[in-house]
Amino acid sequence: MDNEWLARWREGRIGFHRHEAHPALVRYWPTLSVAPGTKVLVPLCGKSLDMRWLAGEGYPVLGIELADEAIEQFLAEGEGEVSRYRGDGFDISRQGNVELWRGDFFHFHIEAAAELGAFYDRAALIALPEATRQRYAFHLAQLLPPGSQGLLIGLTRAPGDEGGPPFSVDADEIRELFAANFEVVHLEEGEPEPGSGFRESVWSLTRRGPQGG
Ligand SMILES: C[S@@+](CC[C@H](N)C(=O)[O-])C[C@H]1O[C@@H](n2cnc3c(N)ncnc32)[C@H](O)[C@@H]1O
Repeated sequence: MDNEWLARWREGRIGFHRHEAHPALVRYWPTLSVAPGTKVLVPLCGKSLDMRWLAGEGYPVLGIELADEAIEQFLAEGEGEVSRYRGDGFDISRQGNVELWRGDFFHFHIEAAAELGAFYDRAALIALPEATRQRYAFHLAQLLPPGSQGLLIGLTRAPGDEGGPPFSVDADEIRELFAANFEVVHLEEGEPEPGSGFRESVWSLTRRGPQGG
């Protein structure tokens, strides 16, 4: 799977990339109560412009991405000086209020996550095959302190369409994956996209406290 993503970036097969901030991020992020200045984890971030939107709204961003191409393109398409350093086994690049960690999300550990207080997932969970999705949900929970909020944009494919990525992850699966560690609220169900039949759903997740409260 990893090599498939690297090949996609190398060959420019990045149909998932959007040329503006996702409308659900713009609509729903302000309805969460994430204090400005809170650092937002963006797992499997690609070169998403959603990171610039978040940074522009006053939220420092920590993106994690496997593909060097994604990171270099994000930096080249942005403005401002880039600083590069190494930390916790990752190559890290910073431009303005966005820091990009190049490597495997599953190798990003809690010690490196000290300052995180929120997250944003668009096309991260649904990029992963079923067998990996529970691991993703637990790993995300481990990285976030109780009370952390996040927005997740899910996707289902047309009935009977078993392809992917993006994989079809329905509402029941989202609740099952996250309910142990997050309060899960379904915010919106989109309309099926003409042609593909892809249908997005929008969720807010709040990391529960150690007692499940
Ligand atoms: C469908 S894309 C979505 C990118 C971005 N979230 C967006 O909305 O444009 C999934 C991204 O996850 C990256 N990726 C896949 N597995 C990863 C992993 N284990 N760790 C870090 N990045 C990963 C891929 O290289 C790809 O850029």
